[in-house]
This record gives sequence, C-alpha cells and structure tokens, in this order.
Amino acid sequence: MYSPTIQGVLAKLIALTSERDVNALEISLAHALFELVAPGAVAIYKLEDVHSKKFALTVMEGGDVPSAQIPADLQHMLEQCVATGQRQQYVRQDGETVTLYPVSCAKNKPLAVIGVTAPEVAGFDQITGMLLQVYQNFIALINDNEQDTLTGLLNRKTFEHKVNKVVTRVQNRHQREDDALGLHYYMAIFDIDHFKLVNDRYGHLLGDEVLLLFAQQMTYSLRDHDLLFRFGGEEFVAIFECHDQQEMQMVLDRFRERVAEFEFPQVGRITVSAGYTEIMAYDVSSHIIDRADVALYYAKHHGRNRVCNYERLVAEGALENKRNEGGVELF
Ligand SMILES: Nc1nc2c(ncn2[C@@H]2O[C@H](COP(=O)(O)OP(=O)(O)OP(=O)(O)O)[C@@H](O)[C@H]2O)c(=O)[nH]1
Repeated sequence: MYSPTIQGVLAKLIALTSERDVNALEISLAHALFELVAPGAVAIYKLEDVHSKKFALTVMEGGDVPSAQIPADLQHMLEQCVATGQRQQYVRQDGETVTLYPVSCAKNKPLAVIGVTAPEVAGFDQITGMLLQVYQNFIALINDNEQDTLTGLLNRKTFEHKVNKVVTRVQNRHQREDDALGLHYYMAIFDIDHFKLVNDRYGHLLGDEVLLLFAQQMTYSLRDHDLLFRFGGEEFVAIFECHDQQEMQMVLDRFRERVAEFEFPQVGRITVSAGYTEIMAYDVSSHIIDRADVALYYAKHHGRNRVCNYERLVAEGALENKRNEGGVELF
C-alpha cells in the first residue's frame, strides 16, 4: 500500500497555495489528491447554478475521460452531497465506488463536489478531508480578496482579469465557429440616478445602505453565472451571457423596473440608468467599458431611468456627428 511522505504532502501544499486563480487552484487540488492518495481518478464537479442544481465536470485527473453528460444517478448523488454537506458513496456502473466530498466556501455557499475513485492509501479519507479544508480556506481567502467589502460583489481589482477571460471565451467560440448555443456576452454599466441627492438628503450611512440593497437587488434579479462588480461609488458593472440583444434589453429593463418599484427604507424610490454593449472577440476591456459608458451617458442625458445599447444607438445614428471638437459626446 502506498504511503505519502511528509515532504510529498508539504510539496503539494506549496503547489496548491501558490495559485491565485480558482481554476488553476482546482487543477492543482485534483493533482495533489491524485498523487497523495493515489486513486484511480479525481473529478471536480463544479456547481454552476445553485437554483437549477446544474453541475459541470471541470477537472478530471486519471481515469477514463467521462462523457460530458452527468448520468442521472450521479446527478442525484451530487445533489445529496451538496444538500447534506456530507460525503456520499456513489457506485458506478462498472462496480467502482466513488467517494463524493462536498466543498463550500466560508459562507457555506456550496461550490463543488470532489469525486475520488479507488484510493490506495490507508487513512485516505482523513488526508482528503484535510486537503479539502486547506483548499476551502484558500478559496475563502481568494474570494475575500476579490470582493467589495460593502456589497460583497466582485471588486474592481478583479475586473480586468475576469473580462479578459470572457474575451478569450468569445474568441475561442469565434475561432471554432461554435455558435451552436447562439450565446453572446454583454457588458452593462449601471449608475444610480441622482445618488448625490440621496447622500445630501439622508446622509452617507443611508447612502451606503442604498448601495447595499441595490447590490442585493442585482444579485436576486440576475442569474448565478452573471458576473457582478461594484466598479466604484454608485457605479456597478455586470457581464451577462444572452441569446441576443433583445433578450439582453428585456433582462436589463426588468431589473431597472424592479429597482424603480423597490421601497428603500427611509429613502423611498430611486431609479437607475444603464448602458450596455456586446463583448466581441479580440475586444479590449477599456474599449468595452468605453462603449458601455457612452450608452450610459446617453441614457443619463435622455431622461435617466432607462437602458441604452451602444450598438443600437450607433445603428440608429444617435451617436453620429455629436462629438464636439474636444472629442466629448454631447448628444
Ligand atoms: N454613500 C456613499 N456615497 C458614495 C460612495 N461613493 C460615491 N458616492 C457618492 O455618489 C455620488 C455620485 O454623484 P454624481 O456622480 O455626481 O452623480 P449623481 O448624483 O448620481 O447623478 P447622475 O449620475 O447624474 O444621475 C457622490 O455624491 C459621491 O460622494 C459610497 O461608497 N457611499
């Protein structure tokens, strides 16, 4: 029976904690488990959507390459694992037993399930449990570092990195001409209307509470895999996956209406304006932000409490010949 050395364990911990990117961290974890408990295979099933309980196999170390489709009995066990927070045993069709471990972040938000097959190490359960604990602690650290302290949304520091990842995804799809799903990415900037008045009338503390509640409305209204950032002050940025511009407009208008109807304690009603643009292959984050910002600026200057799309404004000629000599949009 294989027995890992203390040096081997420490080497794996060093490799694991050298990562700052969650995906790289997952690969490193799977690799560490594979080498330390020498199992037949390690698989990471990431929980992509909490509501629909959609899992995706993101990392597989060792074993046969499984089909992308998760079998119904495994799906059931993954759900059990997440719901109970306890490890489960799943017996595959070939008779092999897979031990499933739930992984959640510090706030007990379920993140993934790790499946370990055919361990060859005495006490593998304890070693796996401890390594997962290190991984969870580290994920919590990364998450804290990526979050805005007031709202809990992603902070501006992470923006560039996350946008670049989305642009690469758009590029890959573009190169593979893989448009089977017909999905596009959009970036929207939201800016609360006349927020200075809220601060002036009700003070900064209530202003902060409005920002917090606004961020909550965003998280409730938008989908799990949408990326939400607090960009600074009363400005928020979101990245969405959508079928087309009409659907995007509908989603954003629904959110805008939801905000307009919400009673903010003591402050009452507020409105929000938004500008959005499609993220293209080979796009640059500063260009994407600039386009969304132009559309937001247009919304602000055409009555506020509205959502404007940059490409549509261009197509309608609303942005043409409206630049002054200094290059500033006047509309
Ligand atoms: N409470 C609070 N206020 C903030 C924070 N960051 C920025 N602000 C305030 O947000 C306000 C932004 O005001 P402006 O950008 O001038 O515009 P506005 O009043 O929102 O008006 P429009 O955007 O033109 O509709 C300023 O009063 C800032 O002081 C924050 O973290 N907390």
